[in-house]
Amino acid sequence: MPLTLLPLPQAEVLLDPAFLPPAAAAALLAELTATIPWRQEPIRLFGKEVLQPRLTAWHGDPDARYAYSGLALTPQPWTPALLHLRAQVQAATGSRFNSVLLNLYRSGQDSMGWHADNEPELGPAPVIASVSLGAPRRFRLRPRHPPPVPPAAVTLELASGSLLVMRGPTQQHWLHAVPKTAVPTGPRLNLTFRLVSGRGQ
Ligand SMILES: O=C(O)CCC(=O)C(=O)O
Ligand SMILES: [Fe+2]
Repeated sequence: MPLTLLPLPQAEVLLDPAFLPPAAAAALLAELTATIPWRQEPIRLFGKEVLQPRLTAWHGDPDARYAYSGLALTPQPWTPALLHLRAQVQAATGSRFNSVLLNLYRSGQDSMGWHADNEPELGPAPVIASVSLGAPRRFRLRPRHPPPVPPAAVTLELASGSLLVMRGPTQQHWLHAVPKTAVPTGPRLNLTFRLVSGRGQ
């Protein structure tokens, strides 16, 4: 299926709900869940150290260093499975990526709070390509600047094998989140491909 542009103001968000066939998505979920060196990273929240409510990993080119919520992340090397997926994502988007952030939401209690992917290393109008595997979860988008201009918030259901692309002015004007859900939910793995430039590059 092709990527389709969603009708959001001041944003370029595209979705292909069936980028990977279900069997390929299930096989990739099993492989990555078993082979990626998952970590639960501490973050500073209102001056306190807490653990992130999900597992993460960061893979990419050696010079694709990245500061995220106060963490300096040096990437792990690419694996064959990640390189294969990157090639598919680059072909579908026409964009180049040198790293990927992986998030494993172990259950509906794991989540990601409201944020924009607007770190300086990503540049002013980053292209973020996000592949989802496993249990479908709600992905919410809302305008960053109050007063909220309608639509106040948009909810997408990101299915296994879907590809979501955020580019252009999206990170300047919108925030996104993956909220917790009380509905019993299996694991979901999300990969966001990014092009980061190290300091001084
Ligand atoms: O899990 C998702 O769909 C979103 C992940 C995300 O926003 C991020 O890694 O910055
Ligand atoms: Fe994000």
